Amino acid sequence: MIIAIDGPAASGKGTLAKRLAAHFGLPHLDTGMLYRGVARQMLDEGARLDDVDAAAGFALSFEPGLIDDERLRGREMGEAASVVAAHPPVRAALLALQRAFAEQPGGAVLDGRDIGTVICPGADIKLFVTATPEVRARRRALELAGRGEPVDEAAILLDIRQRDARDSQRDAAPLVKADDAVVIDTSALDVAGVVASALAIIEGKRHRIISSFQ
Ligand SMILES: Nc1ncnc2c1ncn2[C@@H]1O[C@H](COP(=O)(O)OP(=O)(O)O)[C@@H](O)[C@H]1O
Ligand SMILES: Nc1ccn([C@@H]2O[C@H](COP(=O)(O)OP(=O)(O)O)[C@@H](O)[C@H]2O)c(=O)n1
Repeated sequence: MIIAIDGPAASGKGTLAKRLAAHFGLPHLDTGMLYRGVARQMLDEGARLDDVDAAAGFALSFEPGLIDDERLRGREMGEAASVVAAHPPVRAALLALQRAFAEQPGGAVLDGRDIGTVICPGADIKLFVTATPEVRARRRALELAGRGEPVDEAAILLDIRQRDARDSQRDAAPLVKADDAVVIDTSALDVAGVVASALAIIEGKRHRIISSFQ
């Protein structure tokens, strides 16, 4: 079973993806870490984030082991990732790796922005996880504070709004709900509530598939 989870920054898609992966015993890929990893290499090498050729070069030689780096989760890297992710050659270079992960025997859970639309258009389950910008900014502020990063919630809200706009308005694989994705608005749900909603959606879909064969 392939589960595709998309949504805007700090909506809770990664948390849900991890829980569903544990529940179903599936491997999980947080695809945002790929773009964060490319952005980090660019910054480390002193490359400009708008240098498309340099970004494509780093994406083409991307080592999956690079994503196991806690420093990628910082606020600055999320912003930088959103800039490099808008370059079509970067997305093209990272496509095969993501598809191969999704298509391993037994399936996988992937979360990002374009999983249901571009990476796994045939996914068995597609969820679009969202929440209001204010709720997302609060959650990200708590997360960053927990990691010891300085927190300015108003600045985080501004980042989130700018990143929503950049990710939704770009030409290459914009953040958009797939036609056949089910929306989960997590604004008023705790993590357990989000997981329960997702499991109900998945069971409902499986039930419909089984019924259609009877
Ligand atoms: N339903 C929820 N209620 C409260 N906090 C949540 C919820 N879902 C996720 N979080 C917290 O919000 C932050 C962002 O969640 P995360 O799953 O990393 O979002 P995303 O992957 O969409 O960026 C994390 O600190 C996470 O623990
Ligand atoms: N499948 C994906 C995943 C992330 N991204 C980009 O990478 C950035 C960082 O993604 P992320 O998922 O790590 O960010 P958060 O939602 O965790 O804040 C996003 O703002 C997108 O621009 C993407 O374009 N496509």
